Amino acid sequence: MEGHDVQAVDEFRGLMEEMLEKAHEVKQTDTIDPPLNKSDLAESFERVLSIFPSTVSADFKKHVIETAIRPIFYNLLATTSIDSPAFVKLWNLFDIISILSDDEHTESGLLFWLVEELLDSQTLAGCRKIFDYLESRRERITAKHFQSKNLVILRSCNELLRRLSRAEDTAFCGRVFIFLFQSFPLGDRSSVNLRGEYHTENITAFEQLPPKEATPTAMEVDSDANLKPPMPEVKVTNGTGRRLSEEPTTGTKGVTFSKAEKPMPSDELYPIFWALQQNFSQPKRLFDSKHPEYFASLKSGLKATMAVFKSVQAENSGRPTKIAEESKKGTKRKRSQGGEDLADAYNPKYLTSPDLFELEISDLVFRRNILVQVLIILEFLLHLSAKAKEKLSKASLPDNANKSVMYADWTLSEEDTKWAIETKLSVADYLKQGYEGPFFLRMIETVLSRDKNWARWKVENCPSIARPAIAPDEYASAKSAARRTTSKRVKLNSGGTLDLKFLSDGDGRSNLDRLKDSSRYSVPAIKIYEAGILDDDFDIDRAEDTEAKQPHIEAKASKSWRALRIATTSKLVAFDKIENSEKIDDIFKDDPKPEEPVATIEQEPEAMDTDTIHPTDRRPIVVSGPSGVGKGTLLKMLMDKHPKVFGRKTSHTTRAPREGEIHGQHYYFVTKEEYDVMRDGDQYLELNNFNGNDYGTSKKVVESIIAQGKVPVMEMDYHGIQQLKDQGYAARFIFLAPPDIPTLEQRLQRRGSDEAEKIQQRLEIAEKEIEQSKVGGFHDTVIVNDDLEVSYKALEDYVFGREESNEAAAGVPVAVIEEKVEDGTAAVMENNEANAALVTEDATQ
Ligand SMILES: Nc1ncnc2c1ncn2[C@@H]1O[C@H](COP(=O)(O)OP(=O)(O)OP(=O)(O)O)[C@@H](O)[C@H]1O
Repeated sequence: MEGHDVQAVDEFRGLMEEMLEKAHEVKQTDTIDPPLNKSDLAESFERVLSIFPSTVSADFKKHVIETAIRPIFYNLLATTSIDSPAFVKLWNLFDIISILSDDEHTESGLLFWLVEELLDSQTLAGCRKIFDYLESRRERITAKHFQSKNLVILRSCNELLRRLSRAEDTAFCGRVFIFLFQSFPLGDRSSVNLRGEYHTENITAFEQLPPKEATPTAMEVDSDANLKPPMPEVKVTNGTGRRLSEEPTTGTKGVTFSKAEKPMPSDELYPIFWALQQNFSQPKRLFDSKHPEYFASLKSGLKATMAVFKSVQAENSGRPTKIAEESKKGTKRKRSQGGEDLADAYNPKYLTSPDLFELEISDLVFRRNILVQVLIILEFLLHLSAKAKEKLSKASLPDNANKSVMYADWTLSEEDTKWAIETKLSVADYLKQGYEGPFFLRMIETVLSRDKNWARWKVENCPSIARPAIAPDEYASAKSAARRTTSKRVKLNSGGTLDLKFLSDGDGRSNLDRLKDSSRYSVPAIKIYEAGILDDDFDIDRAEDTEAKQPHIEAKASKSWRALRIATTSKLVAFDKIENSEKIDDIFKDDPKPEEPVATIEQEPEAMDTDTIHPTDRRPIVVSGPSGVGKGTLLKMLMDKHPKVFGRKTSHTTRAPREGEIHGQHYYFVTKEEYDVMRDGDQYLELNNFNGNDYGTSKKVVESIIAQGKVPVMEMDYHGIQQLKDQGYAARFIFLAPPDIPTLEQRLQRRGSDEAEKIQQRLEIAEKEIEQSKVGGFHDTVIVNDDLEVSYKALEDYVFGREESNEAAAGVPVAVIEEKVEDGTAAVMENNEANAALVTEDATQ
């Protein structure tokens, strides 16, 4: 048997090598996509069975296959870097294993065991690539035999999460979580803390401050110190168990206070404030009847904290400063004694140095973080109030209800319930203030209310949330009921036929004409929402009760949302000024440019300096066209003539700079890692990969051009445009077409930047792009770049919105424009005409 064992392993290994060779021929790229399919290697997969006689057991077969595959995997890992194109062989190997496992020829977990080892062997940059693979194949690799794979998936993802810094690799962490959420069923219990255990090991250590000597001068300087309220007695320990001062210290250092409140100096608040964290991480101790001082310290600590927070808010109600809440450490792996994995959870750590304390509490983001913790603990306490308990006891809970999260022994007293409600209201009120406060509060409230549902689900012992499939007769009856409802609405003529009169109703225009009405597809002017919002405000004020107000509030919210969306393309600067979602007036104000008054083309051109002319349509200009058609040349002319009006975007790339290329001018040259971090952070408007190099248009780059009051101008290919269109990005799309392919070839030859072979490749792509440009509606306009001056004029006229007025003024019919094309001069054409012209040209080639 052993002899046969070895022989089968060798035979299978030979087959695998062959399959990998074939896979290389089938998939000619070195990228993760496209995946290999079973049909690509159908013949080889059939041979798998012939290696094993029918007498061998399934386990033996799986064992042999795994033994054959592992050395191939290790060999690839040892000899190929993940960054090298040859690494595609490993992706192919994974694809093959996944097919084998679906067909039950191998252990179903094998692929993920190998993925786990691969993740362990790579740096984070490599792990990102592996994740690219996992994301691209997620559906396929998790579709079958999920039960035998889920643990290893969970383990490898958790292991990876442990290696990632939540602060620096936030987006990558997000990708890992999303992968888990998408792979595991919604009701999966694997990550549920069913026993309701608290993470008591997460201790926030802080320093014991030496009591400060109060000098007479200091007392004079800080008159507020005399006003401070008597300190509650606080007995708290830091992480090391050291006892902190019970006496309030006097100090001259303090955050700036408003006169209305009497907040504590920061030195005094420091120990009280950080001691609150113990209550947050160990809420059980709040119900310790032997230590009532714990609850008292929570109350007094929150009171003192809120007083200081309020005074800081009054001083500093601007935008949040920087996020200072998260340290980069704290991912160390610990195991609790019982071997539970609870301690493996990531513990975000606050920086608790006294030197940072004032800075921290003057940071809105920090204050909000703390208050979210406060809200969580208050919600927890309130769910133990007598009223909440009564409600729960009336609810129909299953017999196997999870008692450990019901905390039957604890009930919040009436007095404490009242305190918790009041404090919650005061915290909510506080959160509502400041930068985007109402939005922030709403978000937190939404999360907390979801959390209540989650807690309830745990109380019910996590019942399955999968709903049974709808039975065929139920479906059929619902369908027929739906039909009945629909038919009720349709007006029938006396003869029983459908009344089609509505098709001829209207203003006499043909229906096709009405569909072409520009209002159906063009973005409305932002100003039209201003009056509507004013009307809604008026109606909201006039409405007598909340019910009457509601429709107007909704109407206003809808208009505000639309107006804000339009404003994102042209008035981004005004967003900074909006403090309150109810008041978005700033986006309706005209762009203030006192030093450089904006003129529009409607004014007499001669009377103006050309640089002060701004197009009325401020949407970004996206120019595409075959390589060598003259995009660069024409855009340079446009930029040279109107440097203050247009801003040309610079792309990011992982390509190495060529001679003479300047960082920031020709491209932003970034490393693959930097590029990936931006990509994970959704910072690209569009991205692409050519010849193994990544390219992307940074959203920030485009936004900063808009923020300077300029119209962004971007060169992009078909894929980039498609991505913009998929996002509904508002831009003007111009296609530059060559007069014909031979002319394009001449230009490429004359430019002299490419070898003959490259030029041929470019021409092949050009033909496809020209073909693509004929898709109606894809480009807003097509300019045939024949005579450079004429083309430039056509481009300028289009971007400044002059072409319609000029044509209208000259009364130039479409036919004449087409004639111009035949003349060999340039023309601007709306889509359909352009297509017609290009088709004619193609036909003559
Ligand atoms: N209308 C024109 N008539 C004659 N030559 C032109 C015209 N427009 C551009 N050219 C020339 O064609 C060549 C290619 O132009 P350019 O480099 O601007 O093309 P491009 O579309 O930007 O190409 P790529 O996408 O490869 O960067 C240049 O040498 C340029 O001087």
